[in-house]
Amino acid sequence: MKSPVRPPQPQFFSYLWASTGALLLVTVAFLFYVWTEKRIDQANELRYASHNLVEELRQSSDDLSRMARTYVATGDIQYRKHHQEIVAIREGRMPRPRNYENVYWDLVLADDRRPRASAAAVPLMQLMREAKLAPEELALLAAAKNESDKLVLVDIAAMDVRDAHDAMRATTMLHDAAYHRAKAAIMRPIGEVNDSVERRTRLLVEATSLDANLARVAFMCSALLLVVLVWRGKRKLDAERIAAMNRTQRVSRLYSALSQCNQAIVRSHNEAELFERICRDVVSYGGMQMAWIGLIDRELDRITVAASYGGGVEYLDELEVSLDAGAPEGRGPIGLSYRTGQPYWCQDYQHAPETAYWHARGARYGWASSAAIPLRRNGDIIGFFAPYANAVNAFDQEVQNLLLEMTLDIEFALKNFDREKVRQQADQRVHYLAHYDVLTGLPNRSQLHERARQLLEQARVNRTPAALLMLDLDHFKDINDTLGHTVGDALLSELALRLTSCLRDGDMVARLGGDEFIFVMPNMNSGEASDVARKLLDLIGQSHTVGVHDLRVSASIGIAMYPDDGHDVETLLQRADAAMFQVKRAGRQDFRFFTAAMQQRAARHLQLVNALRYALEREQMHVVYQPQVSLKTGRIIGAEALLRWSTPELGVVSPGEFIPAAEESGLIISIGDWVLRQAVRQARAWLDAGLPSLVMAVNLSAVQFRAADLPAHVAQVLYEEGLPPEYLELELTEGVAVQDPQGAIATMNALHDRGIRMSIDDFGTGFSSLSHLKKFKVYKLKIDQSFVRDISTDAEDKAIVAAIINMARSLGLTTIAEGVETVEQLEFLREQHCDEMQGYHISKPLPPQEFEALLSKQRD
Ligand SMILES: Nc1nc2c(ncn2[C@@H]2O[C@@H]3COP(=O)(O)O[C@H]4[C@@H](O)[C@H](n5cnc6c(=O)[nH]c(N)nc65)O[C@@H]4COP(=O)(O)O[C@H]3[C@H]2O)c(=O)[nH]1
Repeated sequence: MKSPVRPPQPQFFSYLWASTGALLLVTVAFLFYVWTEKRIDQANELRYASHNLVEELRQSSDDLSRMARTYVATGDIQYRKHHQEIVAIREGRMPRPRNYENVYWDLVLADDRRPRASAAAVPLMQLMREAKLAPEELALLAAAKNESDKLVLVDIAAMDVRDAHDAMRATTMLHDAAYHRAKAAIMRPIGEVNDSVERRTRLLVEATSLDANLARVAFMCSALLLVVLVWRGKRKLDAERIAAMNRTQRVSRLYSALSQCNQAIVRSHNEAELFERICRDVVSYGGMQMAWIGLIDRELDRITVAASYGGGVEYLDELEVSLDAGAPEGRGPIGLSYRTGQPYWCQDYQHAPETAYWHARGARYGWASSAAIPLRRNGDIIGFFAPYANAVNAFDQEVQNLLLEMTLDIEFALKNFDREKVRQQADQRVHYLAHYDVLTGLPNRSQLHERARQLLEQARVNRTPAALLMLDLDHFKDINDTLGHTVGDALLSELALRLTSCLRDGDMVARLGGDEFIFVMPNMNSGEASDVARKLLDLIGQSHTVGVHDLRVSASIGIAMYPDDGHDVETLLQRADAAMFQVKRAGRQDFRFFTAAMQQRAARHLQLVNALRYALEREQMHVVYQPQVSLKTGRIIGAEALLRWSTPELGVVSPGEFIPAAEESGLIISIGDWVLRQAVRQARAWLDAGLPSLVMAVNLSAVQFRAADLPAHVAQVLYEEGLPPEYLELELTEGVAVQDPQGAIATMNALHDRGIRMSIDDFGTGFSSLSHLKKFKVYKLKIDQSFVRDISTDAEDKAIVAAIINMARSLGLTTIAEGVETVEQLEFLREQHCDEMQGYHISKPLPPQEFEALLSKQRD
């Protein structure tokens, strides 16, 4: 969009064409003048030639008379010859001497030679006809010639008379009145012709002189015009050259502004910096008086100044510019540009109606032109670039092009900033993800190492102790498995908040993934570390409301001290881990400091786990079977499958040692599965062998029990091995129900529905509540051997065992006592009406063949 611009001045080329035209005129006038002059010359020449010819007629006539008279007077023959020659020449019978008009017939040389060279022989009358004489003149001359010819005859007659010696008569003939009349008759037409030629020549010369004067005037005028045009053309050329020079300078200035703009883009780190630079460059290099960049405030529908530069920036103080077409401040160049989406060039700021609202204000700063160029981001107008100049029509095509190009560059830069911003955000995100745990916002493992290293370095320099606590939630996996990961994650976030509240300035807590948190506490001794651990356990032990769930969790904490337990993060972590492992082992929900013994245990644990990974594939495991006997009948009614493991390196490892390692490492899933299949297969084999039927009891760890597909899997194994479910009993520990009683009940129901029996192993050592026990679909309680061991001596154990048997009976459950080694124990159990027993008193766990032999005996 544009406001009007003044029309352009005539160009140098117009003058060049006009000058060429004038030169043409000068040439034509000059040629015309030359032509007129030539015509005058020709007329004069014609008059001269006519005069000569007429004169020749007169002269020859005179000469003939003179020759005839001289001959008559002297009798000299020479004159008669001259007379003949004159006639011969005039009639074209003899060559005409050159310059015949000047010939005097008396200048004949003594030797009778002619003094002049002769030319062609042409009759005088022919010459006269060729001399372009007028017809009436020719007629007069012909008449004169005729008269002269008649007189020639008289001359000849007189000369003949003289030859007849009558000189007197001859003289009279040449001098009488008739002769004179004849002479006069010749001269009259000649005179008339002369007059006619004179008159005609004069008239022609006069007419041509007029033309010549006209030509002269035309020549002078056109020459003057040419001079004027050349002068003005030269002035224009100079002006244009200066203008071109100025333009070149201006354009190069503008381009240097553009180049500055590009440099600004390269150098600027953000929008604000770029806008400032652009405004400064367009003023410093682009010939503008002032420039500003305004951004659209969408909420207020107004333009706010983002950057400005130049003389008169005070103009912008409290400047009102809006985009509202209904308000006067919204109908200015910016408003117009916004609505059309086009740049608006206001070439006469002080008189343009669209700037009326700001005229008074702008006049104070001398604005004569202004522009509003939209700035776009992703195609949307986000603001305006507004340069001001103190000359009208400041925005010619070149300036417009430049400003538009600058604007495009700014938009390009904005796009780059956006890209850079996205990249930086991505970098920050990557950095964040690399150093922080997304779920809790706590530092992650890598950040922990970095920060912990710094804290330990501080401790080293300050010679102060520091504590590293490793906290692991107990049975957190159960929450994930039963309530889902969303609840688990929410609980972790909540816990992270609570844990952070325990920290002093300078302490740090990190999440290592899963449910493990690490605390690094500089300047802390072991006493303070115990306090912190207690506090943490308290905090965690409080109930946590997550959605509809009211959750209670506990944690195990291992503590390693700097510098006593280690000097570097890795060592301290390892040792805190070992301490925590011991807490887990000892029943969880507690804290412990690292000790050297723990380290050994931890190392042993690691060794076991590593070896366990290859135990099955290296066929290092086998299953033994311990008989279970009915106290009533004394017959073997069942067998407990017990796993055995030995390796060349470790020798025989007790299940009490490797089973917990397998559970903690998750290897129990595959190992337990293998045991189940072995036991089921063995039971089927014994059935097939026709041995007395028995129930095969298989230990199932809590980890196995929590597997979602357990019931289906067990049923599948039974089906594949062909053993009816009533021949299998799964020994569950009380622990299976601690975390999620409802889930445990559901699993037990599913197993029960498939006809699979369940017993509770080690009853009395765990935390099963009787209310739960009622709901469990178990049919047997196994009294833990720790109670059985001392029943013959320890009254308390006796009471406990009796109570368990009674309680089981009241619940309709069968009881079995394990670890029965002596007759006394057996007797006491029988007294208490315990149903079954298992122990060394009957048999140690036996390999299949030996068990088979024992069973065979029973058959006998
Ligand atoms: N002192 C003494 N001990 C007796 C007597 N009678 C039996 N025992 C031992 O008592 C343990 C009974 O198994 P448990 O309570 O289920 O306790 C088992 C069981 O919890 C676990 N275990 C063994 N095999 C497996 C298995 O295949 N899967 C799972 N999950 N756990 C198993 O390891 C524990 C230890 O197993 P074992 O060392 O085989 O130890 C067995 C057995 O050898 C006795 O009269 N005196």
